[in-house]
Amino acid sequence: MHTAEMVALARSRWPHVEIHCPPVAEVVVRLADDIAARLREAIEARGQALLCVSGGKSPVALFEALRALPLAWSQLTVTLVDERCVPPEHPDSNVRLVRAHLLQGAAAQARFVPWIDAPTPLLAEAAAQANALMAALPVPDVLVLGMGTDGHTASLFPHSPDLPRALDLATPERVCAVRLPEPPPQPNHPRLTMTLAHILRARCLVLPVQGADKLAVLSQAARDRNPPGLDALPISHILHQTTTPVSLWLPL
Ligand SMILES: O=C1O[C@H](COP(=O)(O)O)[C@@H](O)[C@H](O)[C@H]1O
Repeated sequence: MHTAEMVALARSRWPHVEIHCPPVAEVVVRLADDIAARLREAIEARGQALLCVSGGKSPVALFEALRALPLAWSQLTVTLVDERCVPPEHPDSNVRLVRAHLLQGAAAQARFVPWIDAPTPLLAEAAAQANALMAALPVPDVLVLGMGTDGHTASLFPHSPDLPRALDLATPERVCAVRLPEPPPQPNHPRLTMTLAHILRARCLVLPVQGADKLAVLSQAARDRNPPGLDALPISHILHQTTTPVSLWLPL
């Protein structure tokens, strides 16, 4: 599917979603500017802001563009949307990713709340710790999501035995332990994910999607029934809902 077709489908299926279609070469800069503007507004309104970020490969360029922008970094708290249950120095750790690519230069003044700091983390304990950490933070001002080619977002993986619990809007949990489905996605580590209930408390969700394989998955999500059931692609639970503003970035 071409991006223009996906944009038309997204506009008809998700009229409540704000859709941005910058040229591919400009998407990182435009998205970083947009996030920085939202964070500045939050700081102006409340004296502080909370930014929650996803892991994976896609956010690296975004982090590097964002960290170079003028922001009152010392008034910003940064935390995660999901994490792999590995020590913080592990190459697959999202803590490591954020420290290496976002919290550099002026951005190092931001307060960072990593979910895992133990050298040999245990999944249930790490989830309990992350829950307590998130309970002590305010509502996220900007929450940056990603999407995998299996339709997962955050670490809400299709067919995980923990998906029903993580999607339960009545759960008091902010973070949930996630065992991976079979066959396991890579990297093959159990995860921690922000629950859907807590993701939807954010003031704004930002979702960049790029690449033919991901567009095909997104078009499948657009065809999922509404409201989505437990068998829907996890990303459908973000895009079909109408209570939390979503900003979808589909570069042309
Ligand atoms: O495993 C993950 O994958 C998704 C997408 O990652 P990407 O490498 O395709 O950008 C990411 O959003 C999620 O946070 C992460 O755990």
